[in-house]
Amino acid sequence: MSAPELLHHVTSPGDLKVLPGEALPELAAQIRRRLIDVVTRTGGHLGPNLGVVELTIAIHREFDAPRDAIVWDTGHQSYVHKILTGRDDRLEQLRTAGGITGYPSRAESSFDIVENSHASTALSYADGLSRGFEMTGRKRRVVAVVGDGSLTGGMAWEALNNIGASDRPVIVVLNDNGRSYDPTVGALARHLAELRAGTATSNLLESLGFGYIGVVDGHDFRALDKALKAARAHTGPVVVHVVTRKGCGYPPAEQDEADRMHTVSPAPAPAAVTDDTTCEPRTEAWTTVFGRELAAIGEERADIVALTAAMRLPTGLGAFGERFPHRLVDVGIAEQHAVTCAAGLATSGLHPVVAIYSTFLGRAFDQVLMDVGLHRLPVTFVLDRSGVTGPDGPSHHGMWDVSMLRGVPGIRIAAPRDSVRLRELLREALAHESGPTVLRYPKGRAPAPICVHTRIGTVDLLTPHQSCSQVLVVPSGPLATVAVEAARRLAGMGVSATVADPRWIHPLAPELMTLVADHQVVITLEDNAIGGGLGAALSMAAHRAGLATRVIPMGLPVEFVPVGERADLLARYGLDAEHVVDTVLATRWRRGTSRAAAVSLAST
Ligand SMILES: Cc1ncc(C[n+]2csc(CCOP(=O)(O)OP(=O)(O)O)c2C)c(N)n1
Ligand SMILES: CC(=O)[C@@H](O)[C@H](O)COP(=O)(O)O
Ligand SMILES: [Mg+2]
Repeated sequence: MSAPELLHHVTSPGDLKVLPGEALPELAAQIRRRLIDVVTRTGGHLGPNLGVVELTIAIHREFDAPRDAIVWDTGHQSYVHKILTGRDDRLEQLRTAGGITGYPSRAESSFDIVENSHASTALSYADGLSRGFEMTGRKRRVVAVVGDGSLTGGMAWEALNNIGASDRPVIVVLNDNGRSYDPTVGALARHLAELRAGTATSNLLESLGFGYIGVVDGHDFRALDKALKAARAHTGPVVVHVVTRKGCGYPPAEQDEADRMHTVSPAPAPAAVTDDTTCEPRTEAWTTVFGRELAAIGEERADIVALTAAMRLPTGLGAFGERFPHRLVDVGIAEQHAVTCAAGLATSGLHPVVAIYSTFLGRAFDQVLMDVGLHRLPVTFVLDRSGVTGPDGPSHHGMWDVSMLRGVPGIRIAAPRDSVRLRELLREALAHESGPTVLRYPKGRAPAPICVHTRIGTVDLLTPHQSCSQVLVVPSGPLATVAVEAARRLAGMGVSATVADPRWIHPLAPELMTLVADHQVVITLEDNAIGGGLGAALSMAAHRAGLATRVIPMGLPVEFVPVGERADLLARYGLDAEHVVDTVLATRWRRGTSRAAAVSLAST
């Protein structure tokens, strides 16, 4: 078989097993070329996948998936696994609506098990799977591939503690490239470095009851083959400590000091040639605005401390960390610890800022509720990637934070509509010292600023409040842009609508409730699951106040939202001006006004 065809003829692990060992380096080279060619166009986790080409080939040659369960921790490094299990022909549709996802997907393949892209879960799955196989008398192995970064998560150690006490055949492949995004932090990172250097005086993993095979060169097929055969023959749980290079084989990734091209953005679409010179000015990313403002506040206030869970740069803490290295705490992928550490910092008299992706805060809800909320501590949570994110799919949309956090007594939640409000609300949050505060904003660029027409208490009216207006639109955060556009369209139809941006979406301001009482219909817009969010809160408040106002919440469904472009998904769930206008007209129509009459009324 000529070398160029090799990759096309490997569509299953069975095809892989019959290849002669001397063909493997060429196969690896072809897979690497494929990854670089495609992922630099589609966007995705290029660095992590380039680091596991040989390792993934070796695992699928030694073990018998799907009979043996192979679990990928976080799953962002599973593109090679997908190529080797028959999905290379769909790689161009990586991380797109209707394409293949950037993580394992049970719907795509029986070789895939864990769809959740939250780190540090693989070993708990491995413990459960191996217990289940043992309890049901099935002789199936479990292979869990876990990164050194994911091993800094607490769940991983809870699982190691359980697996290590058993004699079950769990093979833990520790993919040690020394990094999360940044170099991995903490005593564990130091211990792994000593193991890699051969200077360790003890072995933490062996003392946990595991066999230990290492250190193995993760790019050497012979070494991998020998180590994995030994692991397969081992009785009881065993760790294979493999050393790999994130970004291996692609110099721009290998030389990327920031994060070894952990995630690359999609190549920009060719700019459409238009004569339109009035295109919108490019605004800044939410993350950039936050990072710059926090660094400025850090100059003014020595009590501000920032915390990250291994995502210093992705959450915008680069500038703050450069200016105040001793006031930036990176705890590793350990969100629960980050929150309660922040509680400790607040108890010591400081004001911590926990910068974290919305979806990852879910892991630390108990810590927010009981370690911060119960003690009414001044901790500010800045939730990036709130709402629909897009290419990362269901386990990355930040669509539960409002519903989850509204249950914390004493918490205050803000949703800036643009960069001006982000800076303003960050300062307001940091000035609040009698309990936790939250800011949430989505992935990507902030919209063009929308000026306030009138401020009533903490509420911004974005349109003139006309006494005759029957409709009030209450958007959360950047959906204010949608609300203002809908109001503009409704005005053109003779329907007057007021847009009120609460800025602080929890608790509801009394001034907002007064506005609700003044209107017949209230539409709330939120980039959050509709259950337990802004709309639910406002509906309940209107009901409890005995108001006749009709409240219509519009938001994301209580479902797992798929992969897709943010704008497409928002429109799919009705969070665009067209759907808001239709909802208003339909509402007038349902109140006994015929649709035709409503339209004719609207057209007057
Ligand atoms: C709970 C959680 N926190 C943060 C992240 C974001 N994240 C994705 S991959 C990654 C680094 C993972 O490092 P490692 O496990 O060493 O894998 P590598 O990328 O080095 O292969 C982080 C922090 C996540 N997916 N889940
Ligand atoms: C796998 C993971 O959790 C992160 O790498 C995530 O994919 C980053 O998301 P952004 O690309 O939105 O920063
Ligand atoms: Mg790593």
